[in-house]
Amino acid sequence: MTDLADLERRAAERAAARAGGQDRLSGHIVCDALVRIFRTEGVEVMALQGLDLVVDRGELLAVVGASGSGKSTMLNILSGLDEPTAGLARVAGYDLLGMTAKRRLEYRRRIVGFVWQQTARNLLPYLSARENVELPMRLAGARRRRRAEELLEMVGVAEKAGRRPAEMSGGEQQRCAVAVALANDPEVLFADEPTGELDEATADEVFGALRTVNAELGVTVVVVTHDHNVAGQVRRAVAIRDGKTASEVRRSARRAADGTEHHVSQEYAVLDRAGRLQLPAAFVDALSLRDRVRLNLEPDHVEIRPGTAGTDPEEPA
Ligand SMILES: Nc1ncnc2c1ncn2[C@@H]1O[C@H](COP(=O)(O)OP(=O)(O)OP(=O)(O)O)[C@@H](O)[C@H]1O
Repeated sequence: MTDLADLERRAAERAAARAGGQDRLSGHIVCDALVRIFRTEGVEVMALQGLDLVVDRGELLAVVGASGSGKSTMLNILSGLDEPTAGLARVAGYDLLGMTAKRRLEYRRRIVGFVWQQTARNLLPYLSARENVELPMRLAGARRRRRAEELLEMVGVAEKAGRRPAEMSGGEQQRCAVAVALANDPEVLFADEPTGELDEATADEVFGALRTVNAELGVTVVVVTHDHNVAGQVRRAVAIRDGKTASEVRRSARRAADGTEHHVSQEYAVLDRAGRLQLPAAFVDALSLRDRVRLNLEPDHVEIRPGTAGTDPEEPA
């Protein structure tokens, strides 16, 4: 039987969770109410407007957003290149706000790896694929040849180990870049539009490589892209709009009665700590929702109706 003290304890726990309890902030990558304001020539641009994101250790997550939505700003902060104006950004226990230069260097060398869209930023043109993978390890003073070959094998370009970037296809270069990014065994891999310059089939191969390293090495992978199709390649894709996480799509495998497995996608809106959520643009357009809407609390859902003048009981006739 539940007694009063038990009920009170549960209510207090729920209140703590609503206020942003610790569980909400536990994750391998945590952004909480992240804000980044750029000031240029007296004009302020709010590139991140209170972005919330939690990524579990070992997850493979896609972050999807149109141009200007704030993807690069978020990635620059998470990779330790830029600092947020306000909010919390924490990766693998490193608080990215106010890090010392020494700790920032350690973070960038040991904790995170990067794959950028432009292959020239990932690979040195005068080194072979193997030498490119060995380079970060050499800088860290680690044993290298064997690991370089293992990594190239894992991403499916072992037979190209002796070739220079110019002697490889765009997809092979990007898979090699994944191996380079993993050379120093980082906990987290960030990829910024890694398939942006590739055709669909080649992009799938690069994505396959990211999935393999995620599954085999357990590295947490965050892929940032404007390509909505990648949502079909991952179990969880988060959409950014106007510098905030707006919605997310989760895919799960279901087994039908005849034993065949199929994937089901479910779209969720992201509810922030203040209880705000962003309606998908298609929903807003479908019902011509504007300015304000009427809300109704039902036992198991919330209704949103157009707040049309005249039908709104609060509205003077
Ligand atoms: N250094 C900067 N100074 C001023 N404004 C900036 C700066 N960097 C980004 N912005 C602005 O912040 C907003 C978000 O930019 P951001 O580059 O993060 O978007 P994005 O989603 O990565 O776009 P894209 O896919 O085109 O790279 C934009 O309005 C952009 O103009």
